[in-house]
Amino acid sequence: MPRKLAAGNWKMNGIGASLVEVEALLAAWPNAGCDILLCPPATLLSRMAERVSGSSIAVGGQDCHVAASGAHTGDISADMIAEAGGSHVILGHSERRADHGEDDALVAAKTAAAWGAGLIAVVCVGETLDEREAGRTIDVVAGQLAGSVPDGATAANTVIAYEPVWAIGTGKVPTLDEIGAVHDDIRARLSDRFGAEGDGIRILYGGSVKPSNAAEIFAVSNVDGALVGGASLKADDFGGIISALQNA
Ligand SMILES: O=C(CO)COP(=O)(O)O
Repeated sequence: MPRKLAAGNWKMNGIGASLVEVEALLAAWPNAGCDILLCPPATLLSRMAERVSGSSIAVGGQDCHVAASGAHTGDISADMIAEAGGSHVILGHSERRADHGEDDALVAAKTAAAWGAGLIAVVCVGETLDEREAGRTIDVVAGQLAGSVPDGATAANTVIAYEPVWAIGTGKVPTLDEIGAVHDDIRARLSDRFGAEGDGIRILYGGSVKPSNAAEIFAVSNVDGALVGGASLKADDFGGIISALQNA
């Protein structure tokens, strides 16, 4: 059974003053019974990494370029995230896929770049509302999984996040059966492709996770934690989710 992971994606939120939330998390969870990851905007990465240094809270980026360096205005590389103190990077988030036209092949290349820099890739997959209503959820997610995760994924270098696009920031959440069906399918495909390593790759659920719904979501089979957006910005809310996870 892999150790559970509570991951926070701050998206384009947070300034220096927001680090007070990290202080509060450190104070509340010096020894949480699950892994904790915070992915702030790049501007906060090194400052946050300094704050959590020596604690059990890990820090990660929200995206990386495929190249290690070069003429790519506005981008940052996996090596830069690692040098700033990050250990993880979120890749293929639906907001990157939608806003920046990222496709599976690019996400796979970024995943390989992340591994090359020694980072753990948190690879996101998830269907749109149209795709769900057309009964295509499993096909879409399976296609993204196959295309976005290169050969060589292990329990140590990869985390999968299932995030239905229509559940992100909307307060809407799939039923527990719907979450379970997708997570079970992802697990089967990971195990098929990567053997024992695939059994251990953590599969997070993301999309409107809150303290009030976290416990029931964490009880679903093959849910190994959460990738949390809005509710990760406040230590109290994120703490409620951490608490539910370590009791799961
Ligand atoms: O996109 C998400 C995390 O990556 C989920 O966002 P919310 O938790 O705000 O719905």
